Amino acid sequence: MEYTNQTGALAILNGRGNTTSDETTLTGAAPPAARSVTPPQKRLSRPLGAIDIPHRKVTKICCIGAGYVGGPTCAVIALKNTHIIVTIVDVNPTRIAAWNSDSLPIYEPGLDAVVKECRGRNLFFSTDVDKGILEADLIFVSVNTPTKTQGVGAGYAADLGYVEAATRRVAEVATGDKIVVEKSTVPCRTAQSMRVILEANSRPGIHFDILSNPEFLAEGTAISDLMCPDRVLIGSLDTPAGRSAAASLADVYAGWVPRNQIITMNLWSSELSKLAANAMLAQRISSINALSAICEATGADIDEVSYACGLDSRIGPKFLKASVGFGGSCFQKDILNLVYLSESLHLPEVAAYWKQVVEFNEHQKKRFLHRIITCLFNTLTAKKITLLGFAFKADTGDTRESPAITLAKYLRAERAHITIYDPQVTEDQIWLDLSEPGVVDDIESLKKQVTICNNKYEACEGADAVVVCTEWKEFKMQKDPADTRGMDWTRVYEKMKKPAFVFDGRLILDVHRMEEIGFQLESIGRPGKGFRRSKDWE
Ligand SMILES: NC(=O)c1ccc[n+]([C@@H]2O[C@H](COP(=O)([O-])OP(=O)(O)OC[C@H]3O[C@@H](n4cnc5c(N)ncnc54)[C@H](O)[C@@H]3O)[C@@H](O)[C@H]2O)c1
Ligand SMILES: O=c1ccn([C@@H]2O[C@H](COP(=O)(O)OP(=O)(O)O[C@H]3O[C@H](CO)[C@@H](O)[C@H](O)[C@H]3O)[C@@H](O)[C@H]2O)c(=O)[nH]1
Repeated sequence: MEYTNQTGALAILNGRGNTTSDETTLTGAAPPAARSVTPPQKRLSRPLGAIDIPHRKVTKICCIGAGYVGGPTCAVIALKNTHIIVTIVDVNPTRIAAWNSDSLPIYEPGLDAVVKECRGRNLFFSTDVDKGILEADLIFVSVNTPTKTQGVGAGYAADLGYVEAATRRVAEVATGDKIVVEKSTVPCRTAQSMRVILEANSRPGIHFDILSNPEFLAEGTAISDLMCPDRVLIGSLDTPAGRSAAASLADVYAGWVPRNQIITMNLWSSELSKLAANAMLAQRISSINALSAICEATGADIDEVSYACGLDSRIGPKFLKASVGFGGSCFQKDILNLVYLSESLHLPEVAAYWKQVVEFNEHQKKRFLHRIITCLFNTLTAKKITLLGFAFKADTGDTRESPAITLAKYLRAERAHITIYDPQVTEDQIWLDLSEPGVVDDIESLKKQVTICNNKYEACEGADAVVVCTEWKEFKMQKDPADTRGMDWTRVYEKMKKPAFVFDGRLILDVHRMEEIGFQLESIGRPGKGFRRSKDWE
């Protein structure tokens, strides 16, 4: 069969999605990664972080795409490889201007220091995409791969238009051999499409090696994730040229990553591993969130259940924090991508399995809204509801797929007055997120219902309810009156309408301390006050 992506490029799969002759099977398993608990079953037959294969030394890198991945990743590469010139290029001049200024386009702890140290030394940001391509030995393609919004596969398939445009540019501009690295998260077998495009459009005699090198950094911890990755994954063809290109890239990472954490495998395994890792992480969150519903109905406490389960070394403690739902630009997009891939491969049961992870996430947000409505006497009309936090997680200004956006939209439909405070998200971004072309065009009517505040205490004044949407440290209860980083919830209580409701979508507030102040605290995964009274809880 042919699996058509929306750019028209074809990733050709045989009948059951098996590989064809030039693709080898996985030749082994990874060495123990930093977080792994189960030893690998097999060893890789390919050398790890290969150094014993003849290969070129990379001296100039170009990264196409100066976003959340391209920027931090290549800044760290420059920091750790002072002998390599790294140029990050982008078609967006505003973004490049910001990278070249004192106010970087993304908020990421530790990023400023890295950029300051390398910028102008061996790290450069430019809109001159062609020059970057022309001069580089190795090119990262780190452009966006959003979910398609129309046409075949709309709502599921990845829009590979940006990857294709960048690949075509490389083909047209390159005058010498290049290693082209897929850094973007892409459907399995995209490297094949890239190869066809490169070979069909390049000058005669030029050779391209294509590698898959998915990125696993999480926003908010990008710099520490890059500095100490669990693993660096490099996928290549199992040919002398492919292995040699992989060795060249491995050398770059070996500038700071131990060789035994740089793992190599076949291209398609590498591409799929990225989607698989995100799907499995998101699945854990949906699983714990599904259990949170049972907790709320039975009197169990989801944090205690997570703790008990996480102590089992086969399960582990990470990614078991119940919440109002996962957000971010990756989880939903990548799972839907996997769903589309499964359907394209005629695997409907597999598609349905993964789709449920996303569907439950939507349900979790609705459940939270229903709890707010029920507690607030079944009507939100004209009530002031304050959202604390708008970013999809703490320590980032990114709002992509933030649960706060969905909640704000639901609250608007209930005709509530919404006040929003977030320490990092800009006002413009919030208006952009809340206005939907074709649905909410009238920004003036939106502004009658929504207020954006730049002070967290003012945001809560006169509120009927405060909803914690993002787990920023500054929303946690202050340790003592001198603690200016936490929140003085007594001060908040005094200025709120009574009964004063707080809905904790991130499990950052202690029920006993909040009740001592006088709040009615309703947390995800914990029974509410109503339940506790009716079941003789205390
Ligand atoms: N954000 C994350 O935390 C994260 C982590 C791992 C992987 N990823 C994946 O990495 C990829 C990039 O994600 P991101 O969050 O950095 O996206 P982003 O939207 O922040 O950045 C992408 C950049 O690419 C630029 N671009 C697009 N087409 C271009 C072209 N033809 N030439 C030059 N520049 C071009 C855009 O202008 C944009 O600035 C995606 O596939 C994503 O799934 C993201
Ligand atoms: O126990 C948890 C952990 C996370 N979340 C939420 O899940 C979302 C995603 O969080 P996180 O995974 O930490 O951030 P991302 O930046 O989206 O990173 C994910 O997506 C990236 C893009 O593909 C990958 O590179 C990372 O490995 C993967 O963690 C956020 O809304 C979190 O609040 C929870 O609700 N509970």
